[in-house]
Amino acid sequence: MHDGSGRIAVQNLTKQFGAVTAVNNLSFTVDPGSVTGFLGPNGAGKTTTLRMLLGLVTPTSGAATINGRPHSQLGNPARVVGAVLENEGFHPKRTARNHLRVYAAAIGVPDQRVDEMLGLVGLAPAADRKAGGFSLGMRQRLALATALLGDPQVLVLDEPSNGLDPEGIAWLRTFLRSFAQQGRTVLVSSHLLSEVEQTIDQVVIVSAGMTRYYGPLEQLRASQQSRVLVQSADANALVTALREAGLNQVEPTPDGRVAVSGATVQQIGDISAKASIAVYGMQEEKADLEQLFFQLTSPQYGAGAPYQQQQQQQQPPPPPGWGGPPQGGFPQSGQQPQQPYQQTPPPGFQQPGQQQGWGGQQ
Ligand SMILES: Nc1ncnc2c1ncn2[C@@H]1O[C@H](COP(=O)(O)OP(=O)(O)OP(=O)(O)O)[C@@H](O)[C@H]1O
Repeated sequence: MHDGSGRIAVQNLTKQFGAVTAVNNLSFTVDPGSVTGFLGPNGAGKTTTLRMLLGLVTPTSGAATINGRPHSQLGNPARVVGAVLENEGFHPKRTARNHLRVYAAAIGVPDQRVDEMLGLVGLAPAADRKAGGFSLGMRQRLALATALLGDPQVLVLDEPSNGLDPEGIAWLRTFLRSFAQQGRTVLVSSHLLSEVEQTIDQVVIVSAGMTRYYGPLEQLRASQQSRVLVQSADANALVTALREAGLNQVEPTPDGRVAVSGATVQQIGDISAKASIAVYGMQEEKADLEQLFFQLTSPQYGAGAPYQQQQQQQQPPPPPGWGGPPQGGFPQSGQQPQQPYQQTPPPGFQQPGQQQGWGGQQ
């Protein structure tokens, strides 16, 4: 039997569909009591990974386990893991209640739980309507009710906010947090960090099938460095003065200002006053998390990406993960975000692969 831990473990997981490497040596763990966001752009390999975890796709190599076991060895899996996957198929002529009753019978759960779950996901008023007439959001709610029927210890959700209205998204957020607070495990995929940012504790960011960041969301947040943009009478003299004062992250910007990281407005003001350089304005700028996410994942689609398939690390960066802001730095105002990988990637990163093609078979 399984170990009952509620832990999800993905170890060196790889899936090849013909010439396409959908998932490339991916490793991470999700512990009970937390909500982990599984994030990456379209085609990053999220769904394939979740399908391997749920026993729906066979890995080419590596392992994905829940409670220390592959899905096929979980005994009564619906009692261990509930899943909401994309494009969930419901019999169009069957009502929501009947759909859940059929499923409840199959996993040995009393009918009473069907109505409880319909109420929980807000579908009680539509319980006797046919699923074929449901909106996307209603289908998501029905899929969640189905996943919860077996009172599982672990929830795996693939893009669950798709189609949900703002109220539904807020409800889902609260629900997932309280589910995790009961000591259960939640893994939720999304291609939008902003969509899950308020829900998750830990984040696994993937791009081109590989881990780009794995660790606490707080740490990713803390890694965002702010910078100060200084408008002065003499940018070159200011750069020299700041560097001489021991600041090493000082760069002139194309618009004639000086960008300074790792120093406060007050420190910069004091140094420029001491060097008798007039300062006309300072602006503090904070890189936002969404932009950082974009920078971490954009090489997947960067045509002619600046570096391609250099040596690949065999292990993913271990938590707590990543230790600094993107190498490409902050985008200049009015410019496109820079590719973060134009220079040597920070330690702990896996290299992104070349953009992968379409097609192939399972
Ligand atoms: N059955 C399959 N046969 C061939 N290629 C596949 C198959 N399933 C997935 N792929 C390919 O594997 C890669 C990863 O796809 P996957 O659906 O796992 O990504 P994703 O991160 O879930 O993307 P999205 O956010 O768009 O759902 C893509 O290049 C996709 O075309």
